[in-house]
Amino acid sequence: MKKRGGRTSRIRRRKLLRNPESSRVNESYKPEFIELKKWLKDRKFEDANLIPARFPGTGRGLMSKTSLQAGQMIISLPESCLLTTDTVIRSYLGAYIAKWQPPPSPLLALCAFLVSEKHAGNQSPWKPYLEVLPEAYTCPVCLEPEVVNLLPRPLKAKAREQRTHVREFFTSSRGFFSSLQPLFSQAVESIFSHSALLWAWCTVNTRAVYMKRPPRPCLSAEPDTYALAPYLDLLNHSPRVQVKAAFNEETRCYEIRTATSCRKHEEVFICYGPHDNHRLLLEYGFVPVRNPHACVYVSEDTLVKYLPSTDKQMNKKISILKDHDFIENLTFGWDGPSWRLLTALKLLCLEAEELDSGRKTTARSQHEK
Ligand SMILES: C[S@@+](CC[C@H](N)C(=O)[O-])C[C@H]1O[C@@H](n2cnc3c(N)ncnc32)[C@H](O)[C@@H]1O
Repeated sequence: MKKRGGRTSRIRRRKLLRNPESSRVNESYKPEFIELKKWLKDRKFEDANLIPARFPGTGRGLMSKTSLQAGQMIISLPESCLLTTDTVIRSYLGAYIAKWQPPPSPLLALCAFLVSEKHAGNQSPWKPYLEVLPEAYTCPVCLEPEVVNLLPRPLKAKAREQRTHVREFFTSSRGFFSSLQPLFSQAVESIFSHSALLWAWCTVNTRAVYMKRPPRPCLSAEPDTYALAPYLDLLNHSPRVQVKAAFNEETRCYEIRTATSCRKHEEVFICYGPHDNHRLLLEYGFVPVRNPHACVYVSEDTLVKYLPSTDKQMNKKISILKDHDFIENLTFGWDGPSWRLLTALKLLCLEAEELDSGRKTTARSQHEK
């Protein structure tokens, strides 16, 4: 094995610390990004501010070409580049969606389109976008059960719920997939497999931006809020930046303005929301360093374990908390226990005679919240 820590590697490490720019790798020369840029240019998008790059810690993302000032537009992606349910309904899938009863959900329409276009390979007009999408995801729903088993208990429970949810999504969508058979020479079961749907579900879940579409009779009444935004979806999350992001009805572009300045050749971040680490791992498959919203979840077992075992009212107190939806999402953040955790603890510590009025307090606090 090669000896590490010699003089040369020390000098290299020191240089890297002094000049973190050298640790970012420009990826714009890669064939997949050259193709994507051409594809975007054909749809009237040319980028002046950003370059695809790989960063230590956050992986693939976008780097600023020039310094960006607070309030500046960082990206403005025309509607023609967006993949929404409009795209799907206008496509060859539209007639099948219109025929299917009960109407498929917006999410199912998008997932079916992604799977079908990926299957089309070179024939797909979305190929340059599909080529830069991850092949696999790191959300707990994609992890082996033995790995999920190693997660903290409340997260483990949510990860299992998520797995069941996607399994049910797959099972309940099979009829719709069968109806698409006339479009394919291969058996639809081998195209719209569980793993293909899981990939599409994770693609939408981890990458789509929020864009509300009006309800349409050919789709179910579930909110239609997803838009896949090629290139823009290379922006990673930082809890420390602020951005304004929305579809602009006048310019017909999805626009992101930064409220946080960014130096030239730094990674440009957006904020996916004030999410704690559980939520980021569950929904996006990663945990950021130094998250100000990070917190520790306190489970029912932990609560009971550290309270007096002689309390005869414990079961009653727990059922009051359950009735008022106060047994989950009890957390400790950087600033100490959350309001929910304090309220639950107050109730659990009540003396028997105080319990009745405590029940009223919980109901009142919940009402006031
Ligand atoms: C919208 S995509 C961003 C681009 C993505 N990094 C890529 O290479 O395609 C969201 C995904 O990026 C990754 N990601 C976003 N922010 C991150 C961060 N701060 N640290 C590590 N991974 C991050 C996660 O895998 C997440 O699911």
